[in-house]
Amino acid sequence: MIVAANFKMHKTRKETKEYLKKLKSINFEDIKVRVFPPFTALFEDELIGAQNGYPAINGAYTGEIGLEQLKEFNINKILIGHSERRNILNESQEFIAKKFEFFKKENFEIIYCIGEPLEIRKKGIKEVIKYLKTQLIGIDLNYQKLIIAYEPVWAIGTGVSASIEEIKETHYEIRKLTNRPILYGGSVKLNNIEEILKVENVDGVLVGSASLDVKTFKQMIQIAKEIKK
Ligand SMILES: O=C(CO)COP(=O)(O)O
Repeated sequence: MIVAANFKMHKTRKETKEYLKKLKSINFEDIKVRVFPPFTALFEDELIGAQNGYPAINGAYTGEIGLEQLKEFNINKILIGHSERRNILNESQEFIAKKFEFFKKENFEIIYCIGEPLEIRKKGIKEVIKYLKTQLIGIDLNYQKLIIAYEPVWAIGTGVSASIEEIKETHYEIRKLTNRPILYGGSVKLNNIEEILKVENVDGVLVGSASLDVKTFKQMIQIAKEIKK
């Protein structure tokens, strides 16, 4: 089981260090915990991964960071394809697949995000899967360090997570495509994490806003520990 925190554009370096210190006061047992802070808060730690990276070692890519910068902190985990990068930063599937290929070659653990907008969800599961498949073009679904994160766009940051039935049917369909772990993300909170983690084919969660409070995130890990899968 995997419990991952995506800080997005929250927290400073100092705050992230304090967070990690507090987080590590509990025993994770067999839960894989991951923390994705902003670039400026990266440092060497087995829990820490990058929210993004440019698919090059270094070069003339203003505003980006590449492999050289990530390696300085021994970062070997990365988020790719998050809907905020697809939609706000206009990342194309072609570019996302290029990033995937680059970081796969570098043997990174890749949390690869997919998720449909509300108008697609309204059309039903068949259309959802058709849409999700377009977000998997160019992605090696057998990559041994791949973790899929299913994050419906309409559930991210809205406080309204997908229903248990929606999570169940979608993860079931994604499972037909890959045997890699599948996380759910989108308004995962203390009051719904337990029922979400108990859903078949849910191998963990990717938590945004609720992960910002370390006490809450630690409680989420405790809940995950108690669920034997
Ligand atoms: O986008 C997310 C994690 O990557 C989910 O964010 P929220 O948990 O804030 O909805």
